[in-house]
This record gives sequence, C-alpha cells and structure tokens, in this order.
Amino acid sequence: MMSALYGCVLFNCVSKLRKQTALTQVRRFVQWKMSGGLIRAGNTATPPTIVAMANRKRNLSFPSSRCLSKSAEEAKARVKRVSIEGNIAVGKSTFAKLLQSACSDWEVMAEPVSKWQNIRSETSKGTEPQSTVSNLLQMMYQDPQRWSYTFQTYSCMSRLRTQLQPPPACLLNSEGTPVQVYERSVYSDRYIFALNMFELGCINTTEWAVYQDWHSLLVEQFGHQVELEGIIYLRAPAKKCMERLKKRGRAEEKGVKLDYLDKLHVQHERWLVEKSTEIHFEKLKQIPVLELDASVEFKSDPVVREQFITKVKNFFNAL
Ligand SMILES: Nc1ncnc2c1ncn2[C@@H]1O[C@H](COP(=O)(O)OP(=O)(O)OP(=O)(O)O)[C@@H](O)[C@H]1O
Ligand SMILES: Nc1nc(=O)c2ncn([C@H]3C[C@H](O)[C@@H](CO)O3)c2[nH]1
Repeated sequence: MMSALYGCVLFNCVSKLRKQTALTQVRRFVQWKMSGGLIRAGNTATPPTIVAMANRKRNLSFPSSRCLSKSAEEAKARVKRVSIEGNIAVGKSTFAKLLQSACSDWEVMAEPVSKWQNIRSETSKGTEPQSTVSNLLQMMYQDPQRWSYTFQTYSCMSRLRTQLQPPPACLLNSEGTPVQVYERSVYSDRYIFALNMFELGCINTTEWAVYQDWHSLLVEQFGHQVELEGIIYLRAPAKKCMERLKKRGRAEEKGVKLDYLDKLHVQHERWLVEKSTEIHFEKLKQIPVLELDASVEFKSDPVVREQFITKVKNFFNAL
C-alpha cells in the first residue's frame, strides 16, 4: 500500500516535470523568436531545440526551470560533477570536509542523513493539526523488509534533489577547475544499496522492478543534469569500516553486522573495480574512477592529506 503511494507521488512529479520541460521549451522558443531568432552557431540561425542538442553533445548544461544567459550556461557547463562513493563509515564525510577546506573551487554536498532521520508529517487528530517526526533510517535498520523500499524511494529522491542544485556563484565565477562534489549519488542508491537490499530479500521482486523503472525514467528525463564526470572511490576493508562505524556510534547503526558491510564492499568492488554490475546508463559505464586507499589515517597525517589532495586535483583536471 505504502509502496504504491510512493510510486504514485513520484509518477505525479515526473508528469509535472514533463509539463514544465515543455513549457520551458515554449518559453525558450518565444524568447528566441523575440530576439530575432539569431543564435550564433556557425552562420545560421538555429532553433533552440537544435542548439540544445548541439550543446548537449558539447556537454553544456541547460537550465531546468529558468532561462540562463548563454554565458551563464557556459559557466554552469564548466562545473564538473563528481561523487564520493564508499562503504558505510569508510570516511566519506571526513574526506569531504578535507576537500572542502582544500580548495575554494570545490563545493561539497553532504549526504542528507538528517533528513532521513527526521521526516515530518502533518496529522490531524481532533481539530488541531499535529506534526509527527519519524526516523526512516532507524525504521529501515529495525525492519528492513518492511521499510527498505520506502527508504530507497526517499534516499534516491533526496539525492536527486541534491544533484539538481545549481552550482553557487563562486563556482560559476571560478577561473580554475570548479567542481561540485556529492557524497554518494543516485547511482550508488541503485547499484549499491537498493541492489543489495534486493539481493538480501529485503526488497521483493515487484518492488525492485518498480524501483528500477522509476529510477531509469528519472535519470533519463533529467539527462545530463544528473550526470557525473567522475567518481572518487574510498576503498577500505569492511573490517576497517566496522571499527570506524563503532567508533562513530550512530544510534541507528547499532545492529549493523560485519556481514552487511562485507556485502556492501562486494557491491562497490563489482561496480567500481571489476565493473561487473549491470549498468543502464551509457555515460556511467565509462566514467573515470579515482580509487583511494581509505584505510590509512589521514586526519592526523599532513603528508597523507597532501598526497590525497594532489591525486584529487590531478583527477579533476583530467576530467
Ligand atoms: N582516514 C581515517 N582514519 C581514521 N578514522 C577515520 C578516517 N576517516 C574517518 N574516520 C572516522 O571514522 C568515522 C566514520 O567517518 P565518516 O563519518 O566520515 O564516514 P562516512 O563514510 O561519511 O559514513 P556514512 O557511510 O555513514 O556516511 C568517524 O568517526 C571518523 O572520524
Ligand atoms: N539502505 C540504505 N540505502 C541507501 O541508499 C543508503 N544510503 C545511506 N545509507 C545508510 C548508511 C549509513 O548508515 C547512513 C548514512 O550514510 O545511511 C543507506 N542505507
């Protein structure tokens, strides 16, 4: 019942989005007409849809809901997008903070864990509307069979929202190599977590088919707005992640077993190292991956920190 409702909400979002996209096309066409219909692309006047296609080939980004000037579009297209992937507690947030402080051309977007821990809903009991808060992360860990599908719909939606956020002005004005860095992505949502939950039997075959269907639809509809140019894979043995998970002591993760981290490690290896996971998006199949040994302690060691930053800089520059 709940799954059907979530599917329905997502479906409504997509059809609204389609309408918005159509409206944007019409608006762009009217603006193009009013400006005399001349956009420099060689010597010919080119309709906006054709320019859009040409720009897509050159990997230029298009605004989702408002029209940006050509130079703003070009500035946006210069911003590269990279996700940090890795097992639970491997050190992504810690590494992300290091990147954030290392270079003003890099903007790090944290995984929205606190949103998953605090889902507000309005209920009307009696006459007064009441607000209740639920912790979906905890619900998922306590009863994965009941809540995994719901969790994946919400985690994926929140990751999508993060990946759709426009770059800040400082990145648009950057003269270096501006990069938006995401802690995980809509791709790890599917190819690590949802897949793992399916393989564990916590997501059933129907839920998995439904998840994959709307995931593909969303990724295809948003196109290059949610594409990544690269992935940083923080790699460490599951045992090391378990040590760190225990040290961190997040309440919801108390029941997490080494076996679960082992399985997630295998999913990361299949996707990012062996490349044996079946991937459904062409660009993602060829994406460059920077692998870093995250088992080393870099927080207290400035030499290791510098080595990491240099590797990341070289990786970004080559994208
Ligand atoms: N290189 C490191 N060496 C030693 N300890 C580390 C290192 N990186 C992170 N830690 C510690 O490990 C714990 C988990 O780190 P962190 O929260 O960054 O992991 P994460 O990958 O972001 O976790 P999650 O998957 O839950 O988002 C923290 O207590 C952190 O201080
Ligand atoms: N089931 C499941 N699916 C996801 O997409 C997902 N993404 C993160 N997590 C869990 C790992 C950490 O405990 C915590 C913070 O990363 O949330 C997930 N769990």
